Amino acid sequence: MIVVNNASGGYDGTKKVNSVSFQAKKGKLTGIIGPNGSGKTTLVKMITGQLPCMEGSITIDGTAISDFSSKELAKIVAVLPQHGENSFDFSVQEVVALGRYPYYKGLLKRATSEDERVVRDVMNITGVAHLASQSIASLSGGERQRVLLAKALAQEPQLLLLDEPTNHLDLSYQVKLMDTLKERVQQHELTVVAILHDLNIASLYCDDILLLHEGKMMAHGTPSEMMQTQVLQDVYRTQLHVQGHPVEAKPLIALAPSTQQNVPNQHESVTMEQKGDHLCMQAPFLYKTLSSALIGEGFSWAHTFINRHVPKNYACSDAKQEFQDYIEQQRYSSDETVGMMTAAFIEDVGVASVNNVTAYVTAGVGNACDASRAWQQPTHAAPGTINMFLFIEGTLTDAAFLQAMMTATEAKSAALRDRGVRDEQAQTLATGTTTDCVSVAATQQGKTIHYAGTATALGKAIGKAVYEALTQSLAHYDQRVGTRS
Ligand SMILES: Nc1ncnc2c1ncn2[C@@H]1O[C@H](COP(=O)(O)OP(=O)(O)OP(=O)(O)O)[C@@H](O)[C@H]1O
Repeated sequence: MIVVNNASGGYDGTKKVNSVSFQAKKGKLTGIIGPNGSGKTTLVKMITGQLPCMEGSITIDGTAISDFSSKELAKIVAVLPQHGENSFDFSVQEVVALGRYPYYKGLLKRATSEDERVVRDVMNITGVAHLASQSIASLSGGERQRVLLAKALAQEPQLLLLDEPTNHLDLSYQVKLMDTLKERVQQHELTVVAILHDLNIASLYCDDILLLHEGKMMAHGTPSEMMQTQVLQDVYRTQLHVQGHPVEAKPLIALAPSTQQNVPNQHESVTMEQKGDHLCMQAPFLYKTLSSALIGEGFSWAHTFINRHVPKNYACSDAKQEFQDYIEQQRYSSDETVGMMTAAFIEDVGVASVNNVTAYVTAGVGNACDASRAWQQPTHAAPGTINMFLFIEGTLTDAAFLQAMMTATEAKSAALRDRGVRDEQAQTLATGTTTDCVSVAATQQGKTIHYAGTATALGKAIGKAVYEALTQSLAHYDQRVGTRS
């Protein structure tokens, strides 16, 4: 374990790192982040003993750095510097083998079979084995970085210090290198301290993160603690948008340009047109959208919203792919489209606008269902669908998006109740149908709206717009069924 205790250091008597204290533990990856010139490299140089501490102390397993001989230090500490060292015209294998030098014994200082095994292993895990006989001078920046990491690992150090290890690496090698490191850290009880500029890499791989600013330690904590903190935004003087990572329980950090480019024209509004078997609602620019739709599920940015009529007996082993193909055939871009299907007649669409909300709703209630009794019904005869598209002017928070969905759902249930739509199997009033779908799209321009519950202006508008649009659509449906029977 490294203990940095009130350590200060710098150059020519000027402190560039001021009273920094932290511990880097065995089996943990500690990240150092901070803006350019904040003292990260200086701190790492102090830990390797390249720069003395002007004040305070740095110890490795209880022994001060200054008390180690250079040979002892070379065995236990390995460094991957920011700017790859000049290795003349050695082959890759020779460079990696240099990492074993502190272990060579005897007057002739020859490599043993154990040294050769370690060199082979680390070349394999860093993916440079195939370059073994190539000259290091002929490698790309990324390949060279991996060779130098192999050399550092060949040293089998207790402490590995890395200065921007993912510099020069393409995405796949960034992940491979960090995965390799993480595995080594856990399996070999290695202590790793890495300077990282990429906050997402730091968030994904570090156990602890240290934030430096103008030589001082501003904060120290786990990725979740660090990425939520205002101090991070203040230090980088940049607005950060932090979300949950889609597949890892880690924060994901998104940057946004500080100057708005191509400010959309808010005066244009959403248009709706029937195009053959689908309704196309076209927004004038990309709207942030939360939806349960087959295409564009979850949060996405979309300007095209498709409500496609399909026959009642529509069946497809991969409906998503089939729908995506359909969207492409219609010459829409599937990654900016929200797409829902319905067996209901799209001509029966109900449309209602209330203040900053417009709702487009189609409804088929042939399979209306009481959600509280659905568990009693093992199967449902056929899908019946209420598709709701909501368009909102305003900047919605994620909570407001979710509340908008709740409010829309409650208004839908009320509209069904008031028209006496029943769950034929349960013999109770229906709350929806079995395959309903909803999308909430917002301009994300103008005032931030934090809530969309029924106590708020937005919630009230959503409730009324959905109720009216659905009631209209049900009336059209009743007329049509009445006309037909
Ligand atoms: N050899 C040196 N002599 C004098 N000053 C130096 C020396 N090396 C760095 N500095 C200064 O020390 C301060 C901290 O530099 P350092 O390299 O530690 O920052 P850093 O956080 O690693 O920056 P970056 O993210 O740009 O790599 C800077 O003001 C820098 O100009």
